[in-house]
Parts: sequence; C-alpha cells; structure tokens
Amino acid sequence: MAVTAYAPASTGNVSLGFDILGLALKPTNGALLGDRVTIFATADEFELSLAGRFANKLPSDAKQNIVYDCFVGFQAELAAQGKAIPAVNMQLEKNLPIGSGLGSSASSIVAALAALNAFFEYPLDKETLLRLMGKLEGQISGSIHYDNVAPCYLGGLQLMVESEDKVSITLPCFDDWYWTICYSGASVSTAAARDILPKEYSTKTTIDFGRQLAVFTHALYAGDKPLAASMIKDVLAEPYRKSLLAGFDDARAYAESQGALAFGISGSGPTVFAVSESAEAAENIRAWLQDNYCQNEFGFSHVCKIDNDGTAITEDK
Ligand SMILES: Nc1ncnc2c1ncn2[C@@H]1O[C@H](COP(=O)(O)OP(=O)(O)O)[C@@H](O)[C@H]1O
Ligand SMILES: N[C@@H](CCOP(=O)(O)O)C(=O)O
Repeated sequence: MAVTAYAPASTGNVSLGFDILGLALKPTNGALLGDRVTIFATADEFELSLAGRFANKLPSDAKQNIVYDCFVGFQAELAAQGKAIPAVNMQLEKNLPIGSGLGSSASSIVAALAALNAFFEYPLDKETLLRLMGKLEGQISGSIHYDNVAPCYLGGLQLMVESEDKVSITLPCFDDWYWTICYSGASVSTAAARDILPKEYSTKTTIDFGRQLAVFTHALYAGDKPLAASMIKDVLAEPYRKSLLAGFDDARAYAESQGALAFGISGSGPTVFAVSESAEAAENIRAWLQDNYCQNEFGFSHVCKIDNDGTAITEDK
C-alpha cells in the first residue's frame, strides 16, 4: 500500500518572531505549494526517485538528499525502541525551490517523516516526530529551529515553546487575512543568511523584540487586528538581511501603497510576504511583485491564506 504525505510551504519568523513563530501557507487558487513524498513499498536498499519542478536543483546523489537522512533518523529512532524496519522505495516530488524562504528543506523533511510514520503504521507520536524533524532541519541550517517544521507539520500559526514536553503551540489568527507571497527566483542559503546576523543585540532591540511578541500574542487572543498588525516588524533580521534582497524597499513601498497591514521577509528570504485585509489589495500586490520583484523564470507569486491543516496523508490501497 503506497502512502503519500503533502507538506505545505511555510513562512518562518513572520517578521516579529525570529526562530519562534511560523505559519503554514495555502494558495487561495488551490495551487499546490509544498513537497510531496510517496513511499511505495519496502526495498532491500533505500531507493529514491525524484519528480517536480525543482527536482533538478537537488543533489544528484540520493544519499545527499535530506530525505535519505530522514529515513536513517527514523530507522535509528525505532531501533532505539527495539524495533527494526526495512529500507523503502521513496519518491520526492520537489515543488518548492531550494533556498527560497518558504521552508523548502522543512517541507521535504516533514513530508518524508510523516510518510514514513504512516507507512509503518504510526510507531512514533507527533511530539517525537516533530523533534526529529527539528533535528534534521538543524543539520541543514546549522542550528535547530522549529519555525518551519512545526507549522508545516501541524498547520496554522505556531509559537515555539520548546519545553520538555511540548515543541510548539497553535496560536489563534485572523482567517480573513490574506498572505501574498512572492519568490524572486534567486537562492539565499539559510545558513549563510544566519551567519550575517549579529551574535548579540542591544538592550533596546531586545526590549522591542520581547514587547512586540508579547503584545502580538495578546492582540491575537483579544481579536485586535490593528494592534496585532502593528507589531509585525522585524528588529532582528530584516535590517541585515534586506541587503541580500534586490528590490526589497520598492516592494515594501508598493505593498504599503495598497494598504498592506504588514510586509516582510519570509524565513531567510528571498521570498517576501504582505498581509492584506482585502482580496483585491492582495491580488494587486501579487501582480506587482510578479512583474517587479521576480528576477527570472523560477520566480512566482501567490495569494495565500493560512493552511490550518498542515501535513496531509493519503493512502493508495
Ligand atoms: N529535499 C531537499 N530539499 C531542500 N534542500 C535539500 C534537500 N536535500 C538536500 N538539500 C540541501 O539542503 C540545503 C537547503 O538549503 P536551505 O538554504 O536551508 O534551503 P531552504 O531555506 O529552502 O530550506 C541545500 O544545500 C540543498 O541542496
Ligand atoms: N528562522 C529561520 C527561518 C528560515 O526559513 P527558510 O525558509 O529560509 O529556511 C531563519 O530566519 O533563519
């Protein structure tokens, strides 16, 4: 019986929660915006086939693909519980561009681990699986951060808790907000975009960061949209990272001219996002970004809502 997992794109940080806030994305036009992993059968050795628009950007050696590490990590986790599993025949449909700021590696990791877990009849609970996802994401970006894997797996707007018994919690959000995203077509390495950030911040920046996140969380629970929107500002990463993103200031200026409630970098970029209350403004911003922020044929844009479902499993009997 083949098992397929679809894992949606995600926006890490959401400007105001560096490494601790992230949301899953779903295009309003029904387009697919996430990787898919199918496990067809068990096999003598790990076998990987690739499909999808961005498959040819992946390492050619299957063992360099993060989904292979997912299989090895999953097998090791079960071995620690005294359970042995055979190798599998897996397909990765790579629909998200690498180094895009849309949680591309997270999407592959989450889809692979969720598919493996379903294929072997759910031996790992969600928390254990999520911690394994974070560990694998850390292998790629240089340090563990759950702000892509958690929303990608669980859906919604996720706030990292990282306590002993809980990785993250779902925050309420405004279902009528539109999240326009635009990927420029350039590639920004997450590890490199982390390296350019300061190792320490001033007292003022630290206080601003804490205040914004606390007030934002309050505003979500209070249902206060203007207050929540006014807190979506990036004091930690954007001042340093925006120099990597050609046309960022012009894109923000256009989004603001259309009444965007917020504008920022999705993850480590180069994808940008704008939040709007009206479908018309969201679409105007999308069309402008498509024409002006995209740099090549790999760029794309979508008007999205938050994907509250997260990873979806289908079984083909
Ligand atoms: N399935 C995969 N999906 C994405 N990246 C992968 C995958 N397998 C291996 N990689 C490698 O991991 C790195 C991902 O880079 P990163 O900047 O973290 O991407 P992203 O920000 O899109 O997650 C690249 O070097 C890429 O070749
Ligand atoms: N919090 C991380 C998020 C990286 O997201 P990605 O989609 O660019 O991998 C960071 O900002 O470094």
